[in-house]
Amino acid sequence: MTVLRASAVSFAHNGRMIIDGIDCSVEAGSLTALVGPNGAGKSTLLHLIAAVEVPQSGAIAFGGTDTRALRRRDRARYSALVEQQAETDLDLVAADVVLLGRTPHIPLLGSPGAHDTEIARAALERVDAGAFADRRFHELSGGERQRVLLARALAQEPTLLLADEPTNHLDIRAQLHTLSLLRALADSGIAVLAALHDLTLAARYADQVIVVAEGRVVASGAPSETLTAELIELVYGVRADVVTHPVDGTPLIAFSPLEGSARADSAGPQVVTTGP
Ligand SMILES: Nc1ncnc2c1ncn2[C@@H]1O[C@H](COP(=O)(O)OP(=O)(O)OP(=O)(O)O)[C@@H](O)[C@H]1O
Repeated sequence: MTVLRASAVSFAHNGRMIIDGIDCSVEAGSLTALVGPNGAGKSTLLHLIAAVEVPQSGAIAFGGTDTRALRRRDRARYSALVEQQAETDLDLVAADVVLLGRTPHIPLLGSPGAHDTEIARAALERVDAGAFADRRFHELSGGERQRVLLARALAQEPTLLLADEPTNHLDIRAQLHTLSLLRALADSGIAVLAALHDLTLAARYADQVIVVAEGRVVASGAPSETLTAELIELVYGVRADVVTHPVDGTPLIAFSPLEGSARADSAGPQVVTTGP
């Protein structure tokens, strides 16, 4: 089932085209990686889908219904966005930040019940952040806040989860944990669209990759079809060797140093000596 369909979506800011006629779709039960260089338009596309920004033309549909026909509350029940920049002005403990994710499910003027508290607690556990439940959100590290915000999105129980660089700030173990979690959410039926910079991790975890450059989709499809050396050079201006992962067959990408960089010019690895 198609959970999200964007058709000919365009968005300009101060007369400059940022999203230029994008068509894309995301299926239930799949993890889609949105990749592309800095400034390509990934965050803006996620903002348009989440209705943080409004496209000047084109249409965005959730489950076949144009989002303009949905009430704000219904949109919030359907999709959740985990932003790239973690807000720091929330003067709440982590557990209460996660509970905010229940807002679209609580009747207007109502307050969260035991069921909501239990969902929020389970969401914190799911991102491996149960230990921070009682800590003030603004006192957490960037990576800890990132996980709490993912838990808030999970507490929303969305059909479509949008995540803008969800592995930003995370150490490698936490990155793998987050991507495994996104994979598990997709396997449980949720449609996940995540902007990611690490192409090898995108290839390893995603079913589909959408490559964006200068506000347009330049390729989309399975990782092995999209993340080719030719496309990486075209889009990023970087040479890469793409080999097949020996275990799961996904593309494994080794980048060549940029020409003219100290590393590219050197005859081999530099020897670093420490101590006496
Ligand atoms: N509020 C804004 N005002 C002006 N320009 C903006 C605004 N938001 C985004 N842009 C511009 O739109 C373009 C796309 O930005 P966007 O943040 O969507 O890219 P991105 O692919 O997410 O980049 P990154 O990988 O660096 O996060 C950039 O050139 C950016 O400067």
